[in-house]
Amino acid sequence: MKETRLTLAGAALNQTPLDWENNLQNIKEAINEAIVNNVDILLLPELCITGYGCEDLFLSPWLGEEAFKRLLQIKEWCDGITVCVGVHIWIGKEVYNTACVIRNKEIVGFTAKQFLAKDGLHYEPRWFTEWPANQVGEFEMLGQKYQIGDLIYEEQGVKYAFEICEDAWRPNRPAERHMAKGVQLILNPSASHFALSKTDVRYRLVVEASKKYQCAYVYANLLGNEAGKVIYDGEVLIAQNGKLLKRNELLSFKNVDLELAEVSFSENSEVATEIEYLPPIDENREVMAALSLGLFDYMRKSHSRGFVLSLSGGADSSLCAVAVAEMVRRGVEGLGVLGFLAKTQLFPLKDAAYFDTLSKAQAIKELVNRLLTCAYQGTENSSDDTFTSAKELAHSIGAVFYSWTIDEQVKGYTSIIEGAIERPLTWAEDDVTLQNIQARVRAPSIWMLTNIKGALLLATSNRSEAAVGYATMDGDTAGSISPIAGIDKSFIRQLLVWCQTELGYEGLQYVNNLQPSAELRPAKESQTDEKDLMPYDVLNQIERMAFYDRLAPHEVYEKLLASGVADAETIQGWITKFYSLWSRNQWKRERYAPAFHLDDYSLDPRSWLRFPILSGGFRSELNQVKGLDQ
Ligand SMILES: Nc1ncnc2c1ncn2[C@@H]1O[C@H](COP(=O)(O)OP(=O)(O)OC[C@H]2O[C@@H]([n+]3cccc(C(=O)O)c3)[C@H](O)[C@@H]2O)[C@@H](O)[C@H]1O
Ligand SMILES: Nc1ncnc2c1ncn2[C@@H]1O[C@H](COP(=O)(O)OP(=O)(O)OP(=O)(O)O)[C@@H](O)[C@H]1O
Ligand SMILES: NC(=O)CC[C@H](N)C(=O)O
Repeated sequence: MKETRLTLAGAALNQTPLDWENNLQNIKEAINEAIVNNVDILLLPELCITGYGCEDLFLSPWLGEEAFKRLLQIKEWCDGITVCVGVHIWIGKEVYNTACVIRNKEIVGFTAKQFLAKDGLHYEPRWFTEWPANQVGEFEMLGQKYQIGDLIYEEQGVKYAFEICEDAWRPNRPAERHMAKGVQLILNPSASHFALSKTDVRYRLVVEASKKYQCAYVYANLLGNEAGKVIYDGEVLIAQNGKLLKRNELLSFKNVDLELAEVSFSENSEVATEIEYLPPIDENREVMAALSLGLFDYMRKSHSRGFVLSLSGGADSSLCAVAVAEMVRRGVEGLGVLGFLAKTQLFPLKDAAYFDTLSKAQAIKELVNRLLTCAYQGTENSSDDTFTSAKELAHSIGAVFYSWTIDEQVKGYTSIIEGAIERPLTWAEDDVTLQNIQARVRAPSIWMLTNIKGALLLATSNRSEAAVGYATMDGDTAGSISPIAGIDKSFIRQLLVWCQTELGYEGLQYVNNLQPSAELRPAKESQTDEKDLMPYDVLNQIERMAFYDRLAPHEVYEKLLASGVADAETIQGWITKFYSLWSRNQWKRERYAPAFHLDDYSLDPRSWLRFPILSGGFRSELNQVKGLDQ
């Protein structure tokens, strides 16, 4: 075979389920950019016409019809170019997740996904049917017949085929078979959710495949917070024969992020002897990027006018505040001040002229001021330290800051109940009740501010407290979204130190010197989370072993004991506390505000981790653990 040179491109797209206008505009923009750059083949992400996150709507036939109509519209834009578009197809009662190849305004065929994603937060078998390897079929739509299945395509003599996202994650991936059929190029349209360090896994899947199968490989992921919880990093990779040719900047604020490379295909092309791998991933940097893009897209796609936050000056609420500030900083870096204003669609035209007179730093502070309102809601149990921490942080980032006390409201409710039950409430007898009323009384006023602003209320829950229900329902769990509920407390604490030292958020110096405390008991008791629960490091280890590694309680016990973290009795106490609180508080996890998926797992029962609300609470398993040192 003589040498053929093809210009290959992948485009990440920031799509939204059912937002046809946005989705088609992004697709059109990508196609036009590719045409201008003489691209031969353009790859677009999985299910990008409808959005990947349509959930049970994929079971509604009308959605398939609408998507197909849009596909026919897109076809007409593909003048002199080959474009691969992700779309679902109904054949009889079955629904297939496909990549459609359009070549110069003609549909050539549809490749259907062979391995559906069904682990973690993916539930594809609920909607789609797997396509069997090596089979090709035909279907009719709007009077036209089309080929569908395990197809091999050709462009200027170069054979190419697909792996659709999960297809590439399985040992018997389609590429294993394609190679023997002379395929020199694999295209992978993906909807691969963001998780810490996951880009490293994807990079290996793509670059190692390009070496092993001696082919070129193009990968294009979705971009942004598509449907509320899941964030896509918009990764585009182009590799050939074990060598990376292109990789874009992840988690950008763009609508369309297109990367291209000219790739040479010939019989004797060189294969890399060694793969150059990515350096270790900076998880702090990537989690802040994911959080800020997640917040930005949530805000604009829900048409909200910013965020409101009950800012205690503690770790969780401080991280939420910094995440909004980072959203503005990264957004302005990526889009420019005017681009940021335009994309939020929140500000009148005349504001653009005003922002034009400001320096970038001033503009960022002004934008934070308009988009973030914080309130410190003290009680007689609050400390000066947390007040200072909250105030200084809010001022340093430019947020609106209010402060008031809620003692009168707490006393009001307490006396109503004391009157009704005809006895005084005391800390000795009514500890949890007296704690919870303080947390609950903070909710109505912060919701009032949220309503006034037309904003979103940020709930500050983290994964560690969700594991053990260490939060008051309808109190500090109140909120529209829980941006940090996917990450654990130890990670959050070191992240805040990193945000201070690496991103320059000096206002965090106060919180970075505080011990996590609910400040709900009288100050003389020096309440801390870890005194109430257990060391956070231990809690995180138990949680991960129990629900990520899926070990039995006695295995968790044996591992902890072997680590030498404490004596047998203490570890038994921690394990008993963890599993009991875990079981008792499933109902709370069911009621958390929508949370972003950030770590490689989460406790969200509506996506990653299902658990019964009522259960035996591991009673006999814990008895077994208690008997283990006898
Ligand atoms: N299976 C089930 N399904 C549905 N509801 C169930 C239930 N089991 C109990 N309940 C209900 O749950 C109620 C108890 O839940 P809830 O009122 O939330 O309170 P609860 O979980 O009993 O206590 C809250 C805990 O969180 C801690 N906290 C609170 C606030 C802030 C912070 C902080 O770190 O800043 C910590 C506090 O120290 C305390 O340990 C019960 O009265 C019952 O009605
Ligand atoms: N004095 C306060 N003013 C305003 N909000 C408060 C106050 N105390 C608690 N809250 C709200 O309740 C939430 C839960 O408190 P929690 O102690 O779990 O988190 P934190 O204070 O942010 O962090 P830490 O646990 O590290 O102290 C806070 O994040 C905040 O939203
Ligand atoms: N859409 C998919 O097939 C996603 C599954 C794949 N394992 C991923 O997370 O990237």
